[in-house]
Amino acid sequence: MDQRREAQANEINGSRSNENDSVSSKGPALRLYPCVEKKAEKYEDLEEELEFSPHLYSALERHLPTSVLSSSRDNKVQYMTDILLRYSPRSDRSRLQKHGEYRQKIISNYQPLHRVLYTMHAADFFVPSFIKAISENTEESFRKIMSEASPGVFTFEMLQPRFCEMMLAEVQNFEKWVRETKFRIMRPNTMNKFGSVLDDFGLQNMLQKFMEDFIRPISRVFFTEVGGSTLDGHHGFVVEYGTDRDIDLGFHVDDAEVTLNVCLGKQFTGGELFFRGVRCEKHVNSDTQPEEIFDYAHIAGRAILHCGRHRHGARATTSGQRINLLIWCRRY
Ligand SMILES: O=C(O)CCC(=O)C(=O)O
Ligand SMILES: [Fe+2]
Repeated sequence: MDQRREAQANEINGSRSNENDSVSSKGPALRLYPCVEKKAEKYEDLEEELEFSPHLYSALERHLPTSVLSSSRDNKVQYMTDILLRYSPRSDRSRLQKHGEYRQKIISNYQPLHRVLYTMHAADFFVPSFIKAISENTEESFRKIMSEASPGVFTFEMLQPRFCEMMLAEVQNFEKWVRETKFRIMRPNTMNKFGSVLDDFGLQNMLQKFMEDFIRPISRVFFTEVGGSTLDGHHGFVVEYGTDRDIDLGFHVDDAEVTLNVCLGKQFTGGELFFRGVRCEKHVNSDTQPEEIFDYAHIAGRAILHCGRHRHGARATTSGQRINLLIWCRRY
């Protein structure tokens, strides 16, 4: 279900680092540059993991900007996949089939650490105040536990500390398996080099229920303009920041109607989110008004919920390690 849309975070101004970069200072992210003659790299050995034919990568390579062309093969793959995904039709069947096979390969080999995470146990996952609000299911009950810190950005206590601990351990266990088996995994989206897609190692059904029963009811009330009541798919992943991981996240919009972001821990400094208002696709680069500026410091267990088109990014995590659970909620 969630694979009909690609995992793309759309960078604004082609910038990864600064919300203040002006449009004129950067070229569009997808611009292709003709390049100096260089023997094309081979990609056949990666066929199993590539989203598209290895020949397509070899053929496209000579159009890469020089800076990308001289970078690692992994980096070139990531860059070209990003471009190809943007131009390929959403219903690209072979890609879907390949992704299904990729997922199946992981699921049939990876041994989960905490099986309890793989089915929804609301009372163990969520704090009581959140469960109460969801069961009452009214705007009033939601407003009681949620703070609308800036228009369209809601924060609230959501996850039990024990759930956060178990999810962190599960992710760590999965990553250990990836290292030991040298399995090449796909990262959560085009802007992250670290992090894992939870749906890819068995958490898809639990997270779909999470979305349907615990995010959609809130979205029905607060995100009507993006079809909050009819959300029907998701992309669930964790992002990982620290000095030896991704450091920050550039200014972007999510490929989602509604985004849930919950910090799982651990100890860290920095990593604040910055929000800069909602824009339609055409005006995504337009200036920010002072009242649209909102910064948010993550707290473990606390959720932040916003429209996917709400422009945002994350500042550098300056020490420690920050791991966040993201559920990009979608309407197909
Ligand atoms: O690092 C964060 O908390 C933000 C992550 C984010 O915006 C995303 O993955 O889309
Ligand atoms: Fe985002």
